[in-house]
Amino acid sequence: MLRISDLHVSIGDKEVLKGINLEIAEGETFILFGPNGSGKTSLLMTLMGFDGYTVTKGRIYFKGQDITEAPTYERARLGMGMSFQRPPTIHGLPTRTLIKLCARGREVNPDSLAKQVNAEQFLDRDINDGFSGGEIKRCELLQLMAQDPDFILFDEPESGVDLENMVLIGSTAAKLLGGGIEPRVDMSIKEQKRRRRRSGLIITHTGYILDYVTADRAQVLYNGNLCCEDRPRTILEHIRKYGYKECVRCLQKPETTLTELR
Ligand SMILES: Nc1ncnc2c1ncn2[C@@H]1O[C@H](COP(=O)(O)OP(=O)(O)OP(=O)(O)O)[C@@H](O)[C@H]1O
Repeated sequence: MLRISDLHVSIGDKEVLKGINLEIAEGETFILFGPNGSGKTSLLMTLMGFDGYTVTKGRIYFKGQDITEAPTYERARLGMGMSFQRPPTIHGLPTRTLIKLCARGREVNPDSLAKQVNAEQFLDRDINDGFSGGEIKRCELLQLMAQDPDFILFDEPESGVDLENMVLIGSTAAKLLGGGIEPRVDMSIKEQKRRRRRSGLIITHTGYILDYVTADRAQVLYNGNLCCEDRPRTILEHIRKYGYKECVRCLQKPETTLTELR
């Protein structure tokens, strides 16, 4: 679904991504960990084609198509969608209008979609205007539900969210990634993966989202480089125990998993 080859990205004079190689297959959910300022958000913003993120080398392919130079609306049209860490407030744009725009001509019922994420009260307010942290995240999910993308980028879906809202946000994210099918506990991981038709890339610091989505693989982004590939929970436990300092060792042996390093 997504293939990134030797991607180098700069913001102004600063190189923030230094040769990223990554493939995410159809139906696969990939988790991205990394310390503050390591380039995680920059990677997602570059994948969506936002201004200010200059690709100086490398290519991005989506569904087999080279999208490195494609504008953001073209990437969205091809099926990419993103939930932002800190989405902007847009005065004069009611949420209901944006939901219809996200649907790109498909018939959607904003009221019934909003009901699913307990966001009916925001439909007639300007987008994110005075919304709390949890309300912003619910509104982001609402836009994704209307857009119905094949590949979803989540930038810290749990940031600013209380535990009660986390259940709603986590299960909605899982449902979105599952193409509308909520994963059941009695389903094997293999069966859940087979049923999923959408792919995802999720940035998380806390790992709370792993209680809800079935994630397949994870890596750490450290100082603009990807390293430490392993199972998401293995990496999370390792970070909790040792912090990110051992990522430097992984970077020196990029093909090695954390399990093998220990
Ligand atoms: N507009 C900008 N101008 C200058 N530097 C920037 C800009 N945006 C990001 N950076 C820098 O790029 C680096 C990577 O930032 P990025 O937001 O991608 O990190 P991150 O891994 O997502 O961090 P966090 O976990 O704190 O969200 C940081 O050093 C940041 O200060």
